[in-house]
Amino acid sequence: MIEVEGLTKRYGEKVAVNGLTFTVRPGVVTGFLGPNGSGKSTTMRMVLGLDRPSAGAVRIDGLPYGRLQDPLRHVGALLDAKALHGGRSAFHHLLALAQSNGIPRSRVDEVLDTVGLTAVARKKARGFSLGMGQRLGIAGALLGDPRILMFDEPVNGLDPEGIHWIRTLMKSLAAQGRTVFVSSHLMSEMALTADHLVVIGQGRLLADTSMADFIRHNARSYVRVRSPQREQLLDVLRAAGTVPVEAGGGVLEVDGAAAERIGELAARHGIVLHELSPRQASLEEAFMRLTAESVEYHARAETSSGGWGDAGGGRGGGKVT
Ligand SMILES: Nc1ncnc2c1ncn2[C@@H]1O[C@H](COP(=O)(O)OP(=O)(O)OP(=O)(O)O)[C@@H](O)[C@H]1O
Repeated sequence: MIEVEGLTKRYGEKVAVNGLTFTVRPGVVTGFLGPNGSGKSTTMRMVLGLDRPSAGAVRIDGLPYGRLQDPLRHVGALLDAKALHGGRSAFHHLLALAQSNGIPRSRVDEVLDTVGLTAVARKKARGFSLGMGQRLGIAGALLGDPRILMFDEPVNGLDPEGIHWIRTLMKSLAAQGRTVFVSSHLMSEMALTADHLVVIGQGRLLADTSMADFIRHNARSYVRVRSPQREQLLDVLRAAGTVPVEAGGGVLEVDGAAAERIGELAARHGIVLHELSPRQASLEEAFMRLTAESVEYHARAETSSGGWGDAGGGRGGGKVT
């Protein structure tokens, strides 16, 4: 479990992380989302003790990172796949990590096998493709067989096969009861991988909720309907208490009723339908809506009060959680 409490990081005037409090629990994949520059990497660096918080604290299984014995056995992380010694082979890179953390040499071969790099284990890392570098970074994270794993943008630049592999790996690590915390810009990918979401904007918590609740609260689901008897259909839908919206091209978008009910209403009134299709809200829409709202709100707050104020994060958090 990762517990983040009142975490704040200032770089001079810039507040990169602003009073974040959340818990990342074991057994599920938790996605960490936020627009560019919202403080995700800074937060992850503080979890790993690479940056010192200006205020607040992080505990990993109850302890600050600095008090963990053999930290790689507790938490493994991929923060920057390029952060390795290019002149070393994959094997020697991992061996050096293992030796400095009291991890047996046999584990190096195991993780190389897990990430599919056995055949190139003796090749120098500087010749690796982006995907091979990501796999090597993940091998390093898995080396100590830790209960907690953190990945910052693990699928960046990967091909579809690599993306699929990482998705499956994360799900299986969570299914083994581990804590998996992963940031990504790829919403469609996150929608397939994460069960829970922590969303931040401008360093503040905007949402800490299940994937399903996040989408339900922040995006619109509706039914697309087309009919040659449009006016008649509009009357029937309005009389039934639904809210049809004209979307152009003869299409109505109907909130407040399932496709089945709309179809039954149309049949009862002898109305012909040419289209009846439910549209599910996507994570991307929900994310854009939540983060756009927070930016808009912050812009207004700044104009009126000259500062960000406390209400920005609270408003977003209250909407969702
Ligand atoms: N060492 C630093 N010195 C000054 N400012 C910094 C430093 N590190 C980060 N920042 C600033 O803090 C903010 C948060 O950056 P961070 O990299 O954590 O965001 P992020 O959410 O990971 O962004 P991205 O999605 O683009 O990677 C940004 O405005 C960034 O410019």
